[in-house]
Amino acid sequence: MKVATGEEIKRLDKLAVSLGVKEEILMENAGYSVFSFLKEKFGLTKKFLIFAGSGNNGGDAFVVARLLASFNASVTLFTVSDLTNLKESAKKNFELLKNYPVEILEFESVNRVLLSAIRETDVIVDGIFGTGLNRRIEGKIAELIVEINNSGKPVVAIDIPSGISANTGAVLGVAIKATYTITMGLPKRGFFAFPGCDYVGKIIVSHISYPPELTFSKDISVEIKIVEPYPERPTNAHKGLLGKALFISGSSFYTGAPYFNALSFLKSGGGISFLATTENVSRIVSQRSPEIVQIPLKENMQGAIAKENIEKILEFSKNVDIVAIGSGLSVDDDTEQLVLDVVDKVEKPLIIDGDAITIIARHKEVLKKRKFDTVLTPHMGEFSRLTGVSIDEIKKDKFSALFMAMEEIPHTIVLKGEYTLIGSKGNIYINTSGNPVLGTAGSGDVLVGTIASCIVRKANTVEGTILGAYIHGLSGDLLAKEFREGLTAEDILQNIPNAIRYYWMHYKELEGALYEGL
Ligand SMILES: NC(=O)C1=CN([C@@H]2O[C@H](COP(=O)(O)OP(=O)(O)OC[C@H]3O[C@@H](n4cnc5c(N)ncnc54)[C@H](O)[C@@H]3O)[C@@H](O)[C@H]2O)[C@@H](O)CC1
Ligand SMILES: [K+]
Repeated sequence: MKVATGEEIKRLDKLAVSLGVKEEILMENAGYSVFSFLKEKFGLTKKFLIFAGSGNNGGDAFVVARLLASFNASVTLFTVSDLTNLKESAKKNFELLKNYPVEILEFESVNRVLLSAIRETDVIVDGIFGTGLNRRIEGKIAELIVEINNSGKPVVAIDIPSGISANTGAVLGVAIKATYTITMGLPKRGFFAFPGCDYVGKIIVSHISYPPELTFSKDISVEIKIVEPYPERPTNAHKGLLGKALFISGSSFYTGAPYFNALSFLKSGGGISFLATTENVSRIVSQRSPEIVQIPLKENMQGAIAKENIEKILEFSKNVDIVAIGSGLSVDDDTEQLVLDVVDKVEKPLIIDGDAITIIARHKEVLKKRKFDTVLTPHMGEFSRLTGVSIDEIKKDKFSALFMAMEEIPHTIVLKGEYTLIGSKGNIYINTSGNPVLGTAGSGDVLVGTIASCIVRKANTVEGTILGAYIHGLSGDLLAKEFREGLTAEDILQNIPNAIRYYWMHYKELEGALYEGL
């Protein structure tokens, strides 16, 4: 499903109108979708308290009020801010509403009338601001929002929780903490970025009868994409057929990363995992997992892979289907040489992670020159090094930061975090699996191996990356159903086969499932 900015959705609304789907129809559909949700979720015997602003978000709210009242439901509606400049459709709906049994009040301040209305209601509907929010919310409207948030009542937001930026997820002053958001046309980018993602609650999408060419608009370059699983194992499956990967990772301080890299490749469907690491690390990893084929290498004074191994590694890379470098590696001079040579000379799909990103960030010309499929998997800090943009700036609008990075770096970039973003060829794919369980040491190392196997088994770098990121997050989601704390990268790794089984059974429903949760 495509994910839009406020401007894109306004453009789609206009296009729909130009195709004859008048604004009034769109508004009726928007209101109707919220009404149907309220009816189904809460029933029409409940008390509804609706807040309507002076824009078209308020217009939607008038429709909701009318439809509820037409069933004799108990409805109180507060108009928020001055309605003298209502736009045409909103104005018509406001006038129409006056013929229905709805208590219409003006919001003046957080006074006794308001507090008692909030206390007595069962459900609150937020139609204060939508995509038209263009500045910080202050004064009495800010106070109103705080009061709604403190009420403990379920809040259904129309289109966007008021106060959340549709594009970035920023809170403009203060914002409604919604239990549900019924969003119009398409979901908005801000729902998938922090802190907006904590305000939307469950997302329900209404296409408000857009013609499909708008819903699936090619001009919108951000989307949630659930890809097909890789093909089943062939009957004559043997390890060579299922893909060979070479992991160049680990140093004396990081013995977990190479283990997680190499074993997660096997756990997620890869055939043979080769691990190029120092002799010491190799000994430790082989005791933990004899399934991994070791390529023990000479170690330098810093406990990293010594540079005299470079030729051997490059030579070995010719035998595999994919190479990954960087997890728990090091950033010393030998490692720098190793990373530069691998990025420059390995003619296979390459995943660049961890320290290798830190190194290559200082030598972007090598990265730009690279002609073979490449996936970088930075966390926020590494992404900041890679782009030269501060973490604070990236957090303000991670979508724009990733679009900018893609202009400079012509490869697939996986920006890890809550809702990992996968940028490739000017498009961004939002990964919707995952939860805070995944924020644990070694989790990123498991991601590298999982992406590697999915790339090889799907024979497609971008789709493999999308699939690998989803499976990794799903492993954490399935664990989070049973456990709240205490999960480690080992747990995520061991649960990957379960995540794969789940994905294979349910992937067709997953895009829709996002909107009701797993
Ligand atoms: N345009 C269309 O065709 C459709 C729009 N729809 C609804 O319309 C919404 C967008 O409507 P609008 O563009 O009218 O915008 P909004 O309804 O979001 O509100 C804009 C109004 O709020 C004021 N405002 C903005 N920020 C403020 C702040 N911080 N403090 C106080 N006042 C502030 C603006 O001056 C303007 O009067 C969507 O979110 C959606 O709910 C739907 O009805 C579907 C069709
Ligand atoms: K709203």
